[in-house]
Amino acid sequence: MTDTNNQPSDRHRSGSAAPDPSDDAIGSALWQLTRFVVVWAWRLPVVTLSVAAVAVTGWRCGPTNAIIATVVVLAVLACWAVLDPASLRRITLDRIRFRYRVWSRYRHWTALCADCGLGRVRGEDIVVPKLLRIRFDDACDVLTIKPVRGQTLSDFIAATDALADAFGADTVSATRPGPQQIRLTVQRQQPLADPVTPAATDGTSGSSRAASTLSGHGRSQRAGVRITVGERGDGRPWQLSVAGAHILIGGVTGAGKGSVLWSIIAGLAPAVAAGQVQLRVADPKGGMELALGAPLFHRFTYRADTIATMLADTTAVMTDRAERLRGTTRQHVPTRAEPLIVVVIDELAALTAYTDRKLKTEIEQHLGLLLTQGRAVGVSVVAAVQDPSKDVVPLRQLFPIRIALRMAESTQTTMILGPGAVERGARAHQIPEHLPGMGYLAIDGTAAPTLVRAFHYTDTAIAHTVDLYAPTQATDDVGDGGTTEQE
Ligand SMILES: Nc1ncnc2c1ncn2[C@@H]1O[C@H](COP(=O)(O)OP(=O)(O)OP(=O)(O)O)[C@@H](O)[C@H]1O
Repeated sequence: MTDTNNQPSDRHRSGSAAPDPSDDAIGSALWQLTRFVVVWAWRLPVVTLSVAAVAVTGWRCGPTNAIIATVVVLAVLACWAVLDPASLRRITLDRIRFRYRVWSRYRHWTALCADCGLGRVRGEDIVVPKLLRIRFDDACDVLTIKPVRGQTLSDFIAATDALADAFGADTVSATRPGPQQIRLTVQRQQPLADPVTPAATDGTSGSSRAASTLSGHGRSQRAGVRITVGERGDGRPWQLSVAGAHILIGGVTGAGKGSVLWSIIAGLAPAVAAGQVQLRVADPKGGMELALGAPLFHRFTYRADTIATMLADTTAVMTDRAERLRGTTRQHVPTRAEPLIVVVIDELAALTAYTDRKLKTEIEQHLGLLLTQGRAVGVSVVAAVQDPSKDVVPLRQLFPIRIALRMAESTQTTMILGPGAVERGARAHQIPEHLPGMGYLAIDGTAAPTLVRAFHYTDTAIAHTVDLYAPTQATDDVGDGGTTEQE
């Protein structure tokens, strides 16, 4: 982070006071010029010292020696540029570029804050927050500012839309990193604007990355531990831990829930092939979204009655494991004999909306048990939901990992991510329609939601993953033989 020494004034006159008659225009201009030269001489010591060396030589030893000094200085700079161009650029061009950005983007800071409702009138003056530091990242500017006395984070959150317009930015979000400090993140370019293909993050696909994770030392302990499912807003791979967690994905129709589900399934596929993970998949919307992966799944079902049976069977396995593990270990370790069971449900709300009351109650009971007791014994639930209505909200707290893709309104973003997430910049309801698969990730115990985009899995990529990793025979050695539902 870099200090802004010539920060704009945080105070200016609000009235139409006449200029001071004693102002001397020429004196003022000279003062400004001197100040400018001194400040820049201080900021660019290499240039200052070079010019000073030539000038002093010329003054003391005559013009011929000044020319020789110029040649020597240029030769030294040329050698420096060849031997260590980065350091020379850092203390010359980068500093000029930084100052230019500060000047071009924030020279009207005082007026801009006043216009966006962040000024406070003190007598004849308007006092505005003080710009302390600016950091320029690839896609955003991060401003650390000192609020005016009496201003709170809420004042800045209320002004973020106006600030975004005034800065010509996509979005502005406000947080409070400490006392008397507000941090504004000015998003200038939409990060993750291009779809992320499974091979884009590090040259390997999510699947092959997971495979390499699993193939190394401590293989069984790490089954399904960290899979790569896309990219984060800061350019790093988006990794998820499925073991010991439940994952909830929310998003309106077309938001890309399918791509998150497929990224998770494909990430786990190598562990499925190795027999360390078992996928039990319910697709209550008629099997349209997930049927392509059926050969990878231990169980695949899309009718209400068979979904209820699958959940009941899984609850039985879970209870049996809990009986055996009680007092032995606090966290289940996946093995071939006792794999991590991942229950995948596309459209959670469909399960709680069944009209057959008996079936609905049965499904809700089993789901509740899996969500409350499954994590410690190697049963994880990954569920997608279009509309996080009242039925789903109580379940939210049972999912430690929550992903809000494009939502219909801010209340829905809050329903998925939890209170305070929108204020901390997770505006899932403002994600544009043309960016499916993009969303905000909230993990219990972490401070702020993270911007993410899931891999875009085409039908061809899914078919390829299935070809590569589908087990050749049903994994029916666990007592509840694998099935794919037939109509
Ligand atoms: N991560 C992604 N990157 C790029 N395009 C994507 C991504 N995810 C999905 N898409 C595209 O967006 C469209 C909608 O995606 P998808 O069907 O996954 O949405 P959904 O939320 O599951 O919708 P529904 O609830 O109707 O099933 C598809 O055309 C898909 O190709």
